[in-house]
This record gives sequence, C-alpha cells and structure tokens, in this order.
Amino acid sequence: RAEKAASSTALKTPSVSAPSSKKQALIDTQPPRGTRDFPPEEMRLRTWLFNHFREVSRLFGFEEFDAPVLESEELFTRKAGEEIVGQLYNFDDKGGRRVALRPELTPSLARIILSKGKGLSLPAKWFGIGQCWRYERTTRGRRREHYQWNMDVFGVQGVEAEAELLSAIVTFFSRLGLTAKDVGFRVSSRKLLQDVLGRYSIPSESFASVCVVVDKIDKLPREEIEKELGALSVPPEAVTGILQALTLKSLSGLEDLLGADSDAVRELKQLFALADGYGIADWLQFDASVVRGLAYYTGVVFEAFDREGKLRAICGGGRYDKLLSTFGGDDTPACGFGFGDAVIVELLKERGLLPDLPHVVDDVLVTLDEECRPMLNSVAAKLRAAGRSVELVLESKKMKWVFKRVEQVGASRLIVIGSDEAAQEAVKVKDLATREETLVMIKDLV
Ligand SMILES: CC(=O)Nc1cnc2ccccc2c1
Repeated sequence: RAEKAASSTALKTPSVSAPSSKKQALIDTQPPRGTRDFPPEEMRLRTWLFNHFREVSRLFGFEEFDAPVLESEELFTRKAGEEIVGQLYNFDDKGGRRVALRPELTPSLARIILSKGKGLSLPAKWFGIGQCWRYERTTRGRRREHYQWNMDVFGVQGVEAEAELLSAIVTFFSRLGLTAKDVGFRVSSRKLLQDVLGRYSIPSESFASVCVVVDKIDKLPREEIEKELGALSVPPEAVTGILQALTLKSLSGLEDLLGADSDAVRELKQLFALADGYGIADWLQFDASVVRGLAYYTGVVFEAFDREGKLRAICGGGRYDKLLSTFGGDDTPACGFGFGDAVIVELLKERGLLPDLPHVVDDVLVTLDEECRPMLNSVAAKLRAAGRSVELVLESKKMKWVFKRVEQVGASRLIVIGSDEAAQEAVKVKDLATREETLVMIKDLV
C-alpha cells in the first residue's frame, strides 16, 4: 500500500500546501482490512435495508435495543469449538482488561436481560441492528465486520415464539419482493440430536460441542467429522447413528426414528401447524441436517437458504433456553435469529431486486446577487420549516453550474433570487417537471 500511496501522491499533489514545506505523504485512504466504508450511495442501500428490518420489527411489536460493540471477552469465551469464538476480535484494553468486539448480539442481549432481573416484565420482544466483528488471520480476504439484524423473544416456552420469528422473516422477504420460490427455510430441532445422543449415552456435557462439529458436516470430510466426534467421546457406531438421523427429511420419518411421544416430533409438528396459520408453510421444510453452529441452541433451529443453492445461509436462529445459566443467571426460555447484511444483498442483486435509490432534494435555491443571500436564507428556512428538503447553493455560481447541480440532486424546483425579485420580496420558481417559470411572493411560497 505504501508504494501505492507514494505514486498517488505524485499524481495528486495536494492543492492546499501542507503546514511544513515537505510534501505530506498521502495516507492510505482505504478502510482497515475487512471493513467497509458507506459513502452516500452505499449508505442509501444500507438505510433502505435497515428501514425494512425496523418496519418488520415494528409490525411484530418488538422494541429496539442496542449494546456496546466492545464487550468483556468472557461473554463470548464458550468452550464448544465454535468458529465465531475462534475468530474473536479480542485484546487487552489499556486497563489490562480482556475485551472483545462483539461477534454477535445475543450474548449482549442476554447480559442486559440478566441485568434487569425481576424488573423486566416478560415476554420481552426485542430487536437490534448492530455491527459485529470477527478477526480472521487467514488472508481469505473475507470481511471482518457485518451488520446483523436480531429479533429475540425472552420468556416464551412454546414454539409459538419460533413461529412468530419465522413469520417476521417471511414478512421481510416478501417486502423485498422475494417469494417462497426464491427462498426457503430448513427447520429442525436439536432435541433430535439430544435424543439420538441419549441412545448412545453420550454425556450431556458434550452436547454443545457435538452440535458444533455436526454443523460442519457439509464442510468437512466424513473422517474429519468422525475424528472430531471421537475426540468428544462419541464412538463410531454413534457417529453412524447421528449421520443417519441427519438424513431425515420428513416428520413421519422422524417419528419412525424417535417415536410419537418425542419432544422433537411434537414441537416440530406444532411449529408447522402454527406456520400454516400465518400462511407461511410453503416457505418451510423439515430438514434434520440443520444444526446451526452456535453452541447455545437447545431446541428448534432454522436457517433461510436461496433455492438456487448458490449462496450461504441468508439468516439463522433458534431456541436457546439455557444461555442465561451459562452466565450464572436463572434460565429464561429464549429464541431469536441473526440476519446478516451481506448474503441478502447478494441475493437481491442476483434476482434484480435491488432498488434504485437516487439522492433527491425538493428545491435548489440560488442567488444571482450576493447582496440577496440573507433573503435567500430566509426562503430556505421557510421551506425547510414546511418540511421541504432544500439544497442551498452556498457560493456564487454561474447558472450553467446550477443546472448541472439541479440534475445531480434530482430537484423538483429551482428557486432563484436576484435584485429585481428581492426588491419585490419575491422569488423566481422554475418547476423542473413542466419547465414552467413563475414569480412568487416569498410570503406565499410553500
Ligand atoms: C458474508 C459476511 O460478510 N459474513 C460475515 C462478515 N463479518 C462477520 C463478523 C462477525 C461475525 C460474522 C461475520 C460474518
């Protein structure tokens, strides 16, 4: 990067001379590795996406929360071998405290819920949109930050909560023009795995770690999975049983394996029935291979996928009834999802569903005579008070420049003041749609 900076310095000698006579080397103008800038054009798309996140959360009666990007490291140091923990963006702060940039929002949410204790009336339905971080050593060049939308329900034991969350995500997809033909949800329950492991008397302490390994089943060769499960004292015959169970694609198949009185079967049947009530059944399919990679899930888990199968999971979530006790608190039933800002944008691009979001203002105001600038400012203030977005040309410009600017900012009106107009306390208003030009008294202007 240094040589690039040097060469660009040669090309672009700064117009304003630096304080010292020596030429200032141009700083690296790129954002830190793995991070993004959001100049206005990108920021408009991000704002558009986040506004849909917020509107769906409002439709479902959820309240917005946030927490610091910086957290105590202990919030995330789970010991189940998760990738997200292995890539923690952690360090010693200047007080020697172990801190980390949050890799997800859920632990911070759990910490706040715990901090409120009995003071919090349940159920708590909270949503957040926050930047999350990871630090990958490999030069895979993957992003080190992304924004995640989370919706979580604390205090509801039944799968009614999961059904609400799935309905919220479907509502979001539908608002963007995506249908059940574009996107589907794979739904399962970790209680399936819990039952299977129980049959091989695998100690429950290994459950989270086994789930984390099993989640990698499509990313690692079978012998690697067997090796990692073996390290968790899961014998080969159990591995075979687990892998077989994960191939199940129907609830009847699941019932044959686990029996009709299995929790997993009962709750999944209920979930699909509730989903049908929302009219979202055709978005969902049971798929036992869905485990998700976070250690703390304990029940229903789900992920949204693009049916063309080109992209990584669009979002994911599930039930995590025991997270608070891992922080020393009393357990409260909870479930939620995380929805990243990257895959969804790739999918919308693929489907030609990205909106065209130009920068627009209502009015451009310009004076032909610097003497009239104070009066022009009074016109700007009046229009802005009435809610119009006004671009005030702040320097003396030729009309050629002004017309170019008007095009750039997509204005509806060009409002010009000169000594003649000022003398009558009027302005010239040019409607840029009809090209019609009228003289309007400032007192009548809206
Ligand atoms: C596709 C993508 O940007 N993924 C991504 C990017 N940054 C992250 C940062 C923290 C946790 C997960 C992350 C995931």
